[in-house]
Amino acid sequence: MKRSFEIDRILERRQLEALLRQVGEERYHINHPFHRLMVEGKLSKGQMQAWALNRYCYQAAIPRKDAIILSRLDDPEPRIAWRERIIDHDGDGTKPGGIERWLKLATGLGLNVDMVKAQIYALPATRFAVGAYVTLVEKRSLLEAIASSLTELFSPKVISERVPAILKRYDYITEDTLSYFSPRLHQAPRDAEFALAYVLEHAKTAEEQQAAVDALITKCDILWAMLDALHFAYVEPALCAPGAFVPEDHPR
Ligand SMILES: O=C(O)c1cc(C(=O)O)c2c(n1)C(=O)C(=O)c1cc(C(=O)O)[nH]c1-2
Repeated sequence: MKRSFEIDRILERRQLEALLRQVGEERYHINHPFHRLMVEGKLSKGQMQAWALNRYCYQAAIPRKDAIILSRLDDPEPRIAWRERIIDHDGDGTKPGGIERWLKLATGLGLNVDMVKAQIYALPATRFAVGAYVTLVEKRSLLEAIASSLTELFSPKVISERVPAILKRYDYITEDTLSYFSPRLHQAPRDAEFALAYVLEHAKTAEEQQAAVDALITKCDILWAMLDALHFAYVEPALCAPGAFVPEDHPR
């Protein structure tokens, strides 16, 4: 059986870019049933809390994985570009960064900040998925590490769908609570453009191109697995792992 996204000859840059974008079309978490329920206004407050609490683990890992990439870049020029990502998430000591804004989202949904930060109330599968992302960036080639960030090519679309839908359909959530997302709409395209140019420049052989595409597929799988875990624990069959966060409105 021919696998999907198989590369059997060297692709031109525009063909490789088209293939990477096709991975997103087919595999990005915008297509996940949990995201669909969210934008249709069908999640309960407890399910929204579970999403924010679990996704905090991802947010908290992003600057750590970017620090790994930074440590693997030989030249100052890409390091200067890449370090912006860490500042975006950690802040610079004077302005809040993305992690703090995510905590504002979580507390705006009624969660206790220490409970969110502890990460121990996240689902095991969430923690394993996030760990897999950090491990990928650490252990695979630099090209694969950078290619795995290319889901950011697609995040403006999911954010642009999510934010207005939440504001319209969940009356207890305010624009201020969702302020995490506004800067992402310009940060993500800037970051994705840099990463895409890097991948198109450095993936020269068919093997390297395949490795880059596969890294993006793996990253889509990681994001997908995180929503699968939420769906299983909080939507259907609503089976929470022992020790995980149980919202007040959980059916069991
Ligand atoms: O809201 C989203 O659905 C979404 C998705 C992604 C992504 O596609 O990985 C990121 C983000 N948000 C995000 O806020 C973020 O900072 C981010 C960093 C990265 C990355 O892989 O380096 N992805 C994402």
